[in-house]
Amino acid sequence: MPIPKAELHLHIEGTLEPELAFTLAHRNGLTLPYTDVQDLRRAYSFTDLQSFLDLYYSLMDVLRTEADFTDLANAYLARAATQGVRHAEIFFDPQAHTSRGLSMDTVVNGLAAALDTSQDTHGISTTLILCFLRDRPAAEALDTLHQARPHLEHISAVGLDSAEVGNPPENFTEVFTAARDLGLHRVAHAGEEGPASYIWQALDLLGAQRIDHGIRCLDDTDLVAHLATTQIPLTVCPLSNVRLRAVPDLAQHPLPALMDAGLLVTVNSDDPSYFGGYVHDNFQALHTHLGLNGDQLRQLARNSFTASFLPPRRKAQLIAEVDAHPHPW
Ligand code: HPA
Ligand SMILES: [Zn+2]
Repeated sequence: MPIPKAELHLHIEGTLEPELAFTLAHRNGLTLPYTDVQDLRRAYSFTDLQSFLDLYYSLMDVLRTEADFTDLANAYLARAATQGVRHAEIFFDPQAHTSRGLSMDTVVNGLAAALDTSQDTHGISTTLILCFLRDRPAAEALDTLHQARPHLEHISAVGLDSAEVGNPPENFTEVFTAARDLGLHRVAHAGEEGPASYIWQALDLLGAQRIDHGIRCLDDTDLVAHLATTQIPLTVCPLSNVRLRAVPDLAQHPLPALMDAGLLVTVNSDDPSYFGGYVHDNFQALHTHLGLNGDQLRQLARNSFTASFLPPRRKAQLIAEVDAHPHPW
């Protein structure tokens, strides 16, 4: 079994495998514009974040009912268990569904049905992170937070995702303040394609407690020093960065530089169905292509629990399980 780990950067809609997309399309009486699974997989070739988002948003149209969201989450959790995942803080994009006429209840109740049984069925504790789409208006984000209020027992944090460049964190200051006032944690995608200044904004204006991606911090030495001092975690997604061409190839990925700078780095899968691997596949790729050794991979596994929103005692238990793991990773 792979080393125990937490997954902190995972979009549940990005776990929609082609096979399940066809199953759900059939169940809902829809016809996909692809002849079969292989034909759909051939479309998984991206030039940047937007080229991925176009397919990501269009394919999620097969998600129509509570049962569809339950099946999606159950499929992810079953797969994550085989990758050593013991705790998952799972992003979802409600506006991508409410804008198609689905209700917040359909989305959250469907996901929650799978999450509620996950500890017993898969040995994975779970929580949801509600992401606001940064390429839609801030007022819509506020309305989305309002719609989510009856569901806060399943939601521990808010996040910010979708097309980054031109949609800076500062636009979402009000909704992040409102989320903090509701007792929610805050995270934000920043510095994936966007500049280091967006990371500063996420920290200073949104009160982000983790930065999702964050690889562009290396353009700003003051920011690197700040992240090292504060130990604000980065949820880095190596296979995603290569597929979306944020970095040219794995061998040139900045993850070792981020670790060497003393940052609290974690490894995550982002949208594993689209990017060619689940979280342990990312660990394995770091060994194969960047030469990370067992000590480094074990540190990344420990970091994943340290960076989570779990209570301190649970973090300590899971870190002890990492240390007791009989294999290097
Ligand atoms: O990698 C991503 N970046 C931004 N938004 C996203 N939404 C799903 N995946 C991503
Ligand atoms: Zn992401």
